[in-house]
Parts: sequence; structure tokens; C-alpha cells
Amino acid sequence: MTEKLLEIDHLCVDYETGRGDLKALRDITFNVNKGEIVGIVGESGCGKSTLISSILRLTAPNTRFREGEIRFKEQDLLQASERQMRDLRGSDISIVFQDPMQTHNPVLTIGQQMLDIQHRSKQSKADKLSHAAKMLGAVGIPDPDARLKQYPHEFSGGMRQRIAIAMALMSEPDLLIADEPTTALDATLEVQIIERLQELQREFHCAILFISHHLGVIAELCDRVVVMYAGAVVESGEVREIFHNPKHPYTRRLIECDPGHIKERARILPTIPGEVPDLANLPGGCIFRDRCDQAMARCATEVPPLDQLKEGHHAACWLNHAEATS
Ligand SMILES: Nc1ncnc2c1ncn2[C@@H]1O[C@H](COP(=O)(O)OP(=O)(O)OP(=O)(O)O)[C@@H](O)[C@H]1O
Repeated sequence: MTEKLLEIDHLCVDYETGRGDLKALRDITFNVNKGEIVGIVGESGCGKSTLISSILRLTAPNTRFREGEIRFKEQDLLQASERQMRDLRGSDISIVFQDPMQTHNPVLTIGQQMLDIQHRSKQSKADKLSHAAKMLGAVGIPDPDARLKQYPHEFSGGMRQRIAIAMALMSEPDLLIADEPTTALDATLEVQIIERLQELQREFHCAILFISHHLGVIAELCDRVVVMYAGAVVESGEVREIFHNPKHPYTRRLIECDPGHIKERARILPTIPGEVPDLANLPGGCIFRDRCDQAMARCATEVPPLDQLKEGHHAACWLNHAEATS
């Protein structure tokens, strides 16, 4: 039976700005089940970072949680104390960033940093170092005992990202949030990291919330995908279903822009013409209509609901509304 780990329920998050409230997340609902890999995809500005910082409760001071809930193992994170959040971060929930240098301290050896992560453990220093070396080995760093004595700048970008993943997994988290961990790497390294993440997920049984601009990467790794546009979910479902039977025009355009397997990915991708609407001054109707080549009169006035089209496949587009099962 699938067990829910992370539940995002009708989440609405605003930023207070001089121009009024900027609606960064609107009515976001999705789950990550135990041991599952869920991808979040969308262009820059669609709200991916706001979503991650909301889950970790590391938001900018002008953030307002307007509505909705975030539950992790049934605990309501928006009501949790700062201390409870600190306990969760880096233990039950870990994160890997796009730039591994955000994780690494340049003036400390990798070994010292991996010791620091284990500060709560009662094990001896020798055991902690041996655990650190084992984790470096698990992410494919050769000669891990010697490498522990080196500084971050002595590793290549791909190796630094592997080390960041090793550090994130040291606490055996239930949820690993991977925030575009391969975007800064070339295609070959990207494939290696994706394959390694798949192996590690099987070994450590953690769930992964994988954030990416690229549907190709999501297709390689994830079980399910949530497509976000301008702060809202426009489509969600199993990766295979979304790829073979995309129902939202935005998802179709993303697939056209990011074809096939990441190994063959072109270095410069075509982009979708037009821009994400101003989230501080949202237009009425469907938020994608100005960029949609199938827009109808109704799209200008009525917001399409996120319809269930078949079990587990949802899309918010009037084109499919007649097929909705709920
Ligand atoms: N502290 C803030 N105050 C005001 N607006 C903000 C703030 N942080 C983000 N935004 C705006 O909120 C919207 C969503 O931003 P967010 O960073 O979550 O998107 P994103 O999908 O992660 O983009 P990227 O991939 O470029 O990081 C954008 O319009 C952004 O300009």
C-alpha cells in the first residue's frame, strides 16, 4: 500500500511587494509517497524555489502563507515550531542544491564537513569517518579515505555534486529534495548523477522530490511528474502517461522544447514564445492562454479546474474538461 510522506494541500503562498501581493503559489496540491521519486518541472519563475523554501520553512521575510497545508509524516509543517523544523531539516528532510558550493564550506576538508553533519551521533570519530568514507564510496568517489582529507576546490564540479548528495544522504532522510542538481553539469555528468541517484534511492529507500527545468531529466528518473506554470499545477501524473499522452498545451510545448533522452539533448533548447504573466497582476481566465495556440473564448474569462482525466492524471485545460472523471 502506498504511504503518504509529503502532502501539499491547496497551498497558496504570496510575496508582499511594493506593487501588491505577488501570488507565487496558487492552490498547489500533490503528494510524495514513501520511496517515490516525484519530479516538479516548469520554467524559471513558475514557483519551484518558493515551493522548496515553503516545505523547509526557509522563506523570505515578505512571504505570506495565505492558505493550505504542508504535511510531512502527518505533521503540519506550517504550524511546526522553529525547533521542530530545525530537527527535520538535515535529518528527515535533506536537500541538494544546483550549485554544490552552496553546501560545501571552502575552508574545511570534506572529512571535517562530513564529521560536522554527524554532530548529533554518539559514535566515535573513527566510526564517523568510516561512515563518511562509506558514503563517498556509495556515490562513486574513488579512494574515499584519502579524499576525506581534501578541500572542496580539489574536486571537479561533478564530484562536488556527488559529495553533496553523499552529505544529504548521511542522515538517511525519508525525503531528499534535489533542486536542479544536474543543471550546472554537462550532459555526460548529468547522466551519471541521475543513474547514481536511482541506485541510491533503491539502496536508501528515500523519496526524492526532484526539481528541474527539463522534462527529459524528469523522464529518466521520476515515477510521477507535476508540471507547474506561473505558480499553479497545470498537469500531473505518471511520467509515462504525461510523456505519451500530455493533456495540457503547456506540457506539450515543454516536451517539444526538451525532446527525448537527456543523452541526446541539444545544448541550446528552443523556448516557448511569450512570457509568464505578472504574478502581482494576474489576468483572469486561464493563465497560459496568451501563449496557447489552442486558446478559446472561454479561456479568457474562466479559470480551468484541475480535472482528473483518468486515475492519477490531472490537467487544468478547458480542452479536456468534457473528459473529466471528477
Ligand atoms: N522574496 C520575494 N519577493 C517578491 N517576489 C519574489 C520573491 N521570491 C520570488 N519572487 C517571485 O515569485 C515568483 C516565483 O519565483 P520562484 O523563485 O519560486 O520561481 P522558480 O520557478 O524557482 O524560478 P527559478 O527557476 O528562476 O529559480 C517569481 O515571479 C519571482 O520573481
